Amino acid sequence: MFSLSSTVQPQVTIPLSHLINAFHSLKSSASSVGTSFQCLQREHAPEHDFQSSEPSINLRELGLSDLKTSHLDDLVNRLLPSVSTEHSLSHCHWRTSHVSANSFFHNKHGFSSSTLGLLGTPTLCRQHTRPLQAFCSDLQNWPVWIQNRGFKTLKTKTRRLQSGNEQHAESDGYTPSFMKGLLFRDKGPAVESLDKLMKNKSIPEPQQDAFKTGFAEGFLKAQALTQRTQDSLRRTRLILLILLLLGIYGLSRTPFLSVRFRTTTGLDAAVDPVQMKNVTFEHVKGAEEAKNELQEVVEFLKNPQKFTVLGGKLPKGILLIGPPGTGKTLLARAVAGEADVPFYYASGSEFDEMFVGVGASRIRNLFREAKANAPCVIFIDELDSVGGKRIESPMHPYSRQTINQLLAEMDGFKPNEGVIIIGATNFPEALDNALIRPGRFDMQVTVPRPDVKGRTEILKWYLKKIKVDPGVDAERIARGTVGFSGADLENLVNQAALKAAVDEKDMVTMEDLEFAKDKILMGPERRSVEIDKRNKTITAYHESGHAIVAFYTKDAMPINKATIMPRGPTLGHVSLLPENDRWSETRSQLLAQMDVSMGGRVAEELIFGNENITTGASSDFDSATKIAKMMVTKFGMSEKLGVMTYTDTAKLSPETQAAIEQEVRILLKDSYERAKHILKSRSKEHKYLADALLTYETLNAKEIQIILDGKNLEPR
Ligand SMILES: Nc1ncnc2c1ncn2[C@@H]1O[C@H](COP(=O)(O)OP(=O)(O)OP(=O)(O)O)[C@@H](O)[C@H]1O
Ligand SMILES: [Zn+2]
Repeated sequence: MFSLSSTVQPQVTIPLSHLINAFHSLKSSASSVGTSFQCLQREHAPEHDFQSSEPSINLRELGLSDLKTSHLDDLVNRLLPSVSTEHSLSHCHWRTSHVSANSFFHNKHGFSSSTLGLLGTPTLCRQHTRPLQAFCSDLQNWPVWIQNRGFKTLKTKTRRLQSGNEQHAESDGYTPSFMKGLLFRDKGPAVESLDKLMKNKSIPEPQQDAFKTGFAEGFLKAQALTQRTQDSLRRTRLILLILLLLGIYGLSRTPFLSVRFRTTTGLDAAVDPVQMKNVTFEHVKGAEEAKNELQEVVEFLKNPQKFTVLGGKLPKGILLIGPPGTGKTLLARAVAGEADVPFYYASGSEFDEMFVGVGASRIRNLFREAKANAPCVIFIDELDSVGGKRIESPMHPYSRQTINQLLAEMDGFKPNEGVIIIGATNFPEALDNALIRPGRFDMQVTVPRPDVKGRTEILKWYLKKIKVDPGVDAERIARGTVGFSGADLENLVNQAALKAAVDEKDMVTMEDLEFAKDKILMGPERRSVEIDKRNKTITAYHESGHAIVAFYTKDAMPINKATIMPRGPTLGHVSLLPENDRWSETRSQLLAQMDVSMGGRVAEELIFGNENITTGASSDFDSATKIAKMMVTKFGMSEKLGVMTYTDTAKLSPETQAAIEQEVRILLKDSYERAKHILKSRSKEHKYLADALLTYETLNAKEIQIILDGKNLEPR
C-alpha cells in the first residue's frame, strides 16, 4: 500500500484531472455494471438528482471496494464532472469543473483568505468541505498518487531535498516519463506500475483500456490547459495542493506529522477576531423585523454590566434561521459592528472533523479567545453541520464530541460575561434538540427572503454603488424577482454592471438589469445558435400567442416583455409581472395563468395547422397542468370533488383518482378553448406582434402596447 508520508518517494505522479478523466471514460464504457451505486446515491444524497438512466460504475469492479460505502456517492458523483453541469453551478463546484478552483473557494464572507491559502477548510462552505473531506479520507485507501510536481511549497522543497530527486522538479508542460510511456506505448516503469496496479486490483481487460485512455486524455487536456491558461493551471494546483495537504493531514495519525502539520498550517493558532465597525444595520436592507429583534442584543453588548444590573435577561445564543443568501452573516456582523465589539467567525463545517478531538478542540480555542475578549460576538455559520442530528453517520464520526464541546462551552459562561453566540442555519429542523434548549440557542430570529419592498431597498442599495441610468426602475425589477435573496439581488446588479461594461456603456440601464434577471432565472443567452427562419417564425407566433392571451385576459398578470432570443433551454419567452408579491390567488387568476400557458400551442395550431405543432409547448402544459391539479386537489376549486384536499393521490381509490383526472382534464380543455377564442378573434394583433418580434427580437411592455394599438415602433 502506498502512503503519502515523506519517506516514500512517489514514482508515478497522477494529476487529479487525469484521475477524473479516467473515471469519466470508465463510466461511459461501463454499460452493464451494477446498480449498487445508484442505490447508494439515492440513499445518501437525495438532494442530488441522479438520473437512473445514467450509466453507472460499480467501484468494486475497479478494486476500490474498500472505500467506505458512504463515500462512494459523494466521491464519484462529485468527481465526475459530467453528471450535470448547469444546474449544479452554485451547488457543488466539484461537478462543474475540476479547474474552477477560484469559485471553489468562494470566500463569500470576505475574509480569511490567508487561512484559505493554507488549508482551505475555514472558508469552504459545507457543500464543499464534505466531499473534500470524504475524498481525502478515501485517499488512504486509494492506490492514488497525488501530483507533487510543481508545488512551490516548503513541503515539496523539503521533499525534493530529502530524496535528492531532481527529476520531479519539472517545468510546466513537460511530459512526465510515465505519461510518455503511456502515450507511446513504451513500457516505462510508470506503465508497469499502472499495470501492476490494475492487475492487483483485478480490473477487467476492457476497462483497463478505458482507464488508461482516460489518463492519457486527461493528460492531454492538462497539457492543452497549460498552454492556454497558466492561470487556471495555477488554480488547479491550488486545489491539488489543498487536497494534498488535507490528504496528508488525513494520513498524519502519527503525533510527529500532525504536530509538524499544525505548525505549518497554523491550524490551531490563535483565532483572530475581526472588528466589524464598518458593518452596521444600515447595511442590511429589507430585514426590519430581524433587525428590531437584534437591537436589544446590541444594547446588551454595548454594556453588559449595566444590562444585568437592571435585571435584563438575555439569551446566550441566537439562532438566525433563513434560506441561503438572505443576509444572516451580514446581520451577525452588523450586530458586532453596531456594538463595536470583536466578531469571531466560524463555520460549522470547520468543526466537522474526521479525526478525533479536532473539532472539539477548535471549539475550545474559539471560546477561550472570545471570553478573553468579551464583550464580543461569536458567529457560527452552518450550525447544522456541527450541531445536526447525525450522530451515527460514518461521514461525521466525531460530531457528537463536537456538539458536546459546544454545549459545554455554552453552559460554561454566565449570561453577563458579554459573549453572544449567533448561529445561522438553513435547516432548523436538522438541529440537535440539545442545542435549542433554554440557556443555549434559545432565541430564534427568522430571516426570510425579502418581500417586494425589501427587494426594492436591496436593489437600490446596490445600485447606489454603481453608475445607473436615471430611468432605472428598481421597483419594477423587484416585482419580477419574487423569491430572490439579498445575495441573488446583489448578484443581479453585478451581472447588469458587467453586461453594461461589456457593451461599453457608461451607465447601467434597465435593459442591463432585465438582462441580468433573465440570465439568472433562465440561463445565459444563446446568441450563437443559428435558428432557421421557420423555427424563428414558429417561436415568434408561439410567444406572441402567450402575450396576446395575457394581454386580453382580465385577470392575467401584466406583460413585462416578450422575446425570441434563445436563453438556457428555451427558444423564447414571455415574462409577466405581478403587481405585488402574491400571497394568495383567486380562481380567476389561476385560470388566467392557465390560459396564458395554453396560448403558445394554440397559436402554433391556428397559424401552422395541427400537423405542424411542435414540442415547444411541453413546459407550458406542465405549468397549466400543475395549476389545474392544485385547483382540484388542494384549493377545493372543483365542484365535483368539493372543498376537500387530496394529499397523497396514490393512496386514493381508483374512482377518486379517475374523478380527479377527469376534472383536471376538463379544466385544461376549457382553458385551451378560451385561449383559442382569444387568438382567433385577435388574429390581426397576433400577426403584428409576431412580425415585430421577428424584427426586434425583444419587446418590452411599452412596445407591446404600441404594437397592439396598431401603431408602429420607432426604428431602433
Ligand atoms: N438583506 C440584505 N441587505 C443587503 N445585502 C444583502 C442582504 N442579504 C444578503 N445580502 C448580500 O449577500 C451577501 C451574502 O449574504 P450572507 O452571507 O449574509 O447570507 P447568509 O444568509 O449568511 O447565507 P448563507 O446561509 O449562505 O451563509 C451579503 O454579504 C450581502 O452582500
Ligand atoms: Zn410557450
